[in-house]
Amino acid sequence: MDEQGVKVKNPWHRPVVIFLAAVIIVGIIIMVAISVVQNKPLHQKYKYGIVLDAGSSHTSVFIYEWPAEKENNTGMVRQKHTCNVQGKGISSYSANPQGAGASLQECMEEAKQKIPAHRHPETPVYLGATAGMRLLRMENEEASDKVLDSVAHSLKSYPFSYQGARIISGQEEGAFGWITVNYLSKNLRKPTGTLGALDLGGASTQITFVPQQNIESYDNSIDFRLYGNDYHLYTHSFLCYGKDQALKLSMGKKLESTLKADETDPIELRDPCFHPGYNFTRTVPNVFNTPCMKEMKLANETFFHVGLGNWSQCQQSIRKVFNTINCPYSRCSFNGVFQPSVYGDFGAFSAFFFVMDFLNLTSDTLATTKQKLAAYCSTPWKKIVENHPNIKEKYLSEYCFSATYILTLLEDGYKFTSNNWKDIRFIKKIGDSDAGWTLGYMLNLTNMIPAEAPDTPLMPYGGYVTFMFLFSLLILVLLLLVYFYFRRSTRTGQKDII
Ligand SMILES: Nc1ccn([C@@H]2O[C@H](COP(=O)(O)OP(=O)(O)O)[C@@H](O)[C@H]2O)c(=O)n1
Ligand SMILES: [Ca+2]
Repeated sequence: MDEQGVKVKNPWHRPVVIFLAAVIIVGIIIMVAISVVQNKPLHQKYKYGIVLDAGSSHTSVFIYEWPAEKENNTGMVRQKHTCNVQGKGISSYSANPQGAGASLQECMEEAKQKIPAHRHPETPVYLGATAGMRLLRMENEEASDKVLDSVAHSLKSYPFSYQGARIISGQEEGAFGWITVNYLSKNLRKPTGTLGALDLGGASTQITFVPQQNIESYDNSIDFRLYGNDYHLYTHSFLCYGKDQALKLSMGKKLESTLKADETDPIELRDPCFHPGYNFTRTVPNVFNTPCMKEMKLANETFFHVGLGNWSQCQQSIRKVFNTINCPYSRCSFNGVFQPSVYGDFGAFSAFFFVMDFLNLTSDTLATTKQKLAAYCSTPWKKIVENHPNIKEKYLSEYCFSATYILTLLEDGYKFTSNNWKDIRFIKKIGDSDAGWTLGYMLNLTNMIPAEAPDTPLMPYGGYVTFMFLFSLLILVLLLLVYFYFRRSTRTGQKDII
């Protein structure tokens, strides 16, 4: 047989290979394209929720938004808008309840503008009132009911889904503040490392954290199961220990001792918590018009409120509003309230932030904070006014007291020390959203934090697409390598034969 005549059949004949390669490439492109389109979130749809924070000093309206299909994922809800209601808090309308509802008008109209009209009917609106209304309820329950009826009536007149207007408890206020800061800092999907919450209002203050010790009092303990993790929280709300009520308590005590010691007329209240040169005439009932104190007999007396500007004396006077004598537990903060040792990092927000931020005291050691504050308090009132011409004198005059109160509350009350002072972060916002109880309240009422962890995709969407693309590329490269390998060996085979 003639060997020259043998025809070797080449399985990798060129047109066939080109055709196959083209089919594979087109196949891969189609696969990637389909996976991209299939998994791409459809046009993002947002849902909305409105919470009104009816605080003792003022009311704020918070609008939240979140992508509709991701509502059970942590960190998806963000604050879209806030509106500050003009005027004082709703509890100040006790003599004119209609005014409370009417005061919400402007901000609720703004909410109508901010939220797309087709979403209005499904947008829940909640109003939670805090310590100002708790105090009004103690003083005059009928008046507090009328104020709540008035705001409820007003909120029902908007096209949203009205879900209620109520006075929330101190425990709720503390616990929802804790949920907010931990939701926003995305701590809730991790088993450890939560952030404690410190909230200072005008009429109450809250402390909430995961303690290391046993919680000895039932009232201070709250359990949550969130995203598959169990949390055992310590929380306490001190009614009358917000900064505005604490100022009244402290001035009330000073007035009492002044009146006992000195019956002269007019009375002069020499106050170390106000700047030297500060001198205002006040009335006694204006200090005692709160259920936080027993009224004094000299109801119509006026007095001169005179500043001394002495920080350490101011701190001494503030210590008198904390009762540290009786503690029926193994340890207490004050007023016989159980408190385990503070543990972990804390977010301190609301007036904790406003006051410390105004005085530039958010990032110093405890010793430096005290030094700076002492210098600030002893600055003459005239100079303080000159330095801050645009701030209302009432607010400006109270920063020395407020900051001294904050230090005393944190150190003597809650037992923070110079060692763990750095663990307190004075914060206003986390990301776009304000720290406060409102977000946690809404997440809870809309069931947006599931007890068990929701199923999550193996990898995030971007990672998935990249993976599909790189994996397809790898297959392509391998196919090409195989092709070239076979082509070479076929050629070599042909040569050998030749
Ligand atoms: N920019 C601001 C806003 C509020 N604040 C104070 O922060 C406190 C807020 O308390 P709040 O109205 O929420 O009262 P609570 O009902 O929480 O006790 C008040 O004492 C306000 O005067 C401030 O110091 N600076
Ligand atoms: Ca508040």
